Amino acid sequence: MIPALIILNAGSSSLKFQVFEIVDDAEPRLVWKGLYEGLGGAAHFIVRHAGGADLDEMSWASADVFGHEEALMHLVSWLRGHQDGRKLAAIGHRVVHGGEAFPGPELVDESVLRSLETLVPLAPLHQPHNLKPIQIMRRRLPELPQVACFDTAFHQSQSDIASLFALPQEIRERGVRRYGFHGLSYDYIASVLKDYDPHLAEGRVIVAHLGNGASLCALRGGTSIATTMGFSALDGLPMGTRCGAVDAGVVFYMLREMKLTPEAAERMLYTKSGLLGVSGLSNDMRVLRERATTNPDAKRAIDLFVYRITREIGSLVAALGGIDGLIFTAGIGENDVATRAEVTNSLGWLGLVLDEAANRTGGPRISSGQGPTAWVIPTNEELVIARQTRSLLGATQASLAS
Ligand SMILES: Nc1ncnc2c1ncn2[C@@H]1O[C@H](COP(=O)(O)OP(=O)(O)O)[C@@H](O)[C@H]1O
Ligand SMILES: CC(=O)OP(=O)(O)O
Ligand SMILES: [Mg+2]
Repeated sequence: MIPALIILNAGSSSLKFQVFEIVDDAEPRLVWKGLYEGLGGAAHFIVRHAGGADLDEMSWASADVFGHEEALMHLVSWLRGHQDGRKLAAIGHRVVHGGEAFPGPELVDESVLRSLETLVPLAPLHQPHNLKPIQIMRRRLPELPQVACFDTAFHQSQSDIASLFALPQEIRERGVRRYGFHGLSYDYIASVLKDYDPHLAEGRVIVAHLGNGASLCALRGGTSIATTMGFSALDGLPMGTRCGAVDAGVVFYMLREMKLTPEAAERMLYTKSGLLGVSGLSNDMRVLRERATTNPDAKRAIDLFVYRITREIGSLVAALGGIDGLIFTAGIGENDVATRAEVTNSLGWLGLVLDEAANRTGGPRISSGQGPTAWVIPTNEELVIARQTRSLLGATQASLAS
């Protein structure tokens, strides 16, 4: 039997999954990828072959009460029906926050789970949803190993100074510091830089993970030395619905003068701000680009997004002492030609020169000239989770299959 891993990336109403085969020491091999969406309402399941061809699809009426638990049980039984000589060996989960206790992937037991639950307030948009499938599977299939892989872990390499807030000791001692996120994505990008340009793997690189959540990471020799996200996934760049960095005084103003409850203020900063808040229209860059010529607020939201990215890149260039490469990745970075052009063109002072034709066709290299290079590299967080899960459980087929 070939050991197989399910990799889960759970959101509030969706469950993205990929299934990998583990054969000897080779890179985990993607077999299927799929998605449950509309969980808790009218749910929909779709699964595709690794090559992209549709394999299966199913829908449920809202009266069916099909939530995360039903989706997980459906997935396990769907896999049993499509075994083809494979045996489910473990589940690897994306868990956004690992805090100070988890500097690397962790086999989940009851005490690990309890510790991860204490981090829910630090990532309220992600952590509870990431943990839910772990809790369900521990109840339903307690023998199945489950591994938590963290967005924060990749940034453990940062110096004490880079992760410090200028706050008194009593608050720092509670673990209030910069952690950084999107580490699974940055780990993947760092692992493939050498395939694009060996010089990048050794050099000073800034990765722009621009998706619904967005951050930047400064890599030196493939290691994280600074990033724009901090204690929570709210810091740094404006995002789809999150504000990014705001003066902490704004929060006191919201609480004291606007009389918002902490919960209402949190909801406003996490779910009503960013591209959505500034445009008053959408969190989706596709919609904003379509409307930008006729709707000034859509244009303003995009202009602010690009402005903040270029300013923060300046800050990371200072942290790195220069730049050899700029990488665009995630939903906006991989697909939005205009954002890549606007950011790269505003960095001409660094010697970056946009190759417009290459940018239109997705590169991978989208710069010309002798200076720093710019690239589009699709990210693959699930592959990193599969790699980490496999290496934690033991690289051999025998130990995974046991
Ligand atoms: N073709 C596209 N053109 C421009 N923006 C896109 C395109 N496709 C996706 N996006 C942007 O990417 C976002 C989703 O990015 P993604 O990395 O998938 O986010 P997440 O993993 O956080 O859900 C969308 O909200 C949208 O703003
Ligand atoms: C950490 C984070 O912001 O994740 P996402 O981009 O998936 O929302
Ligand atoms: Mg994402």
